[in-house]
Amino acid sequence: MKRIFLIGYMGSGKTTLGKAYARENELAFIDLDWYIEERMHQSISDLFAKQGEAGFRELERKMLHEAGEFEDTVIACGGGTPCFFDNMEYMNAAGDTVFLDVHPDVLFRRLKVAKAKRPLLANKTDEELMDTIISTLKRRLPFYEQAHFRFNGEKLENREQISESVRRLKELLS
Ligand SMILES: Nc1ncnc2c1ncn2[C@@H]1O[C@H](COP(=O)(O)OP(=O)(O)O)[C@@H](O)[C@H]1O
Ligand SMILES: O=C(O)C1=C[C@@H](OP(=O)(O)O)[C@@H](O)[C@H](O)C1
Ligand SMILES: [Mg+2]
Repeated sequence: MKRIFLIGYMGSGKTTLGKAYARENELAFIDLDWYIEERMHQSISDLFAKQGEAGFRELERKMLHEAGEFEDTVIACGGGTPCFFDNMEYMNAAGDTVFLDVHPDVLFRRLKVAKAKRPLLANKTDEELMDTIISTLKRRLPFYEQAHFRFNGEKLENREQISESVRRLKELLS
């Protein structure tokens, strides 16, 4: 039985790598944000707007426990998932955990064009975005660093890089 949890900051590549890794290795794939959106029939942005971050985190915890029941599955978490409640301990006990480590400059470049659907970043100027990345990453690192494995997620910009990252991740987990 295999269960792999991918964690890391927004834009670190959890969704991209998780989906590609699962496909290559004949595992099921669950993106926790997508799972929540389907279960609740609402977007992550709407859930944040209606329930506030605290409400979202409660829901996210519940959905993590649902998704964590599946076997032979890759689960791409949200960036905040490991940083609330005992979620990190839960994941470490339920499967392999991998921290996708990406430099803030790379996160900035990726998130600058992909911030709209992320309620914690959506309305920020470039300067605010960079400040947010640096300050929240610092707060979150102690959680991310509890993962069993650390993986450099900087090379995910095209199909070749994604395949190469899938291969490297397989090697790391074997
Ligand atoms: N098909 C793709 N082609 C090129 N770059 C991509 C592609 N998919 C994702 N990326 C890059 O990887 C980044 C990580 O995105 P994502 O997987 O959504 O991260 P996370 O789920 O950790 O927030 C994207 O912002 C983008 O820069
Ligand atoms: O870092 C965070 O707190 C969040 C990350 C998002 O997921 P991604 O990391 O896949 O963007 C999503 O769960 C929500 O917008 C909150
Ligand atoms: Mg994602």
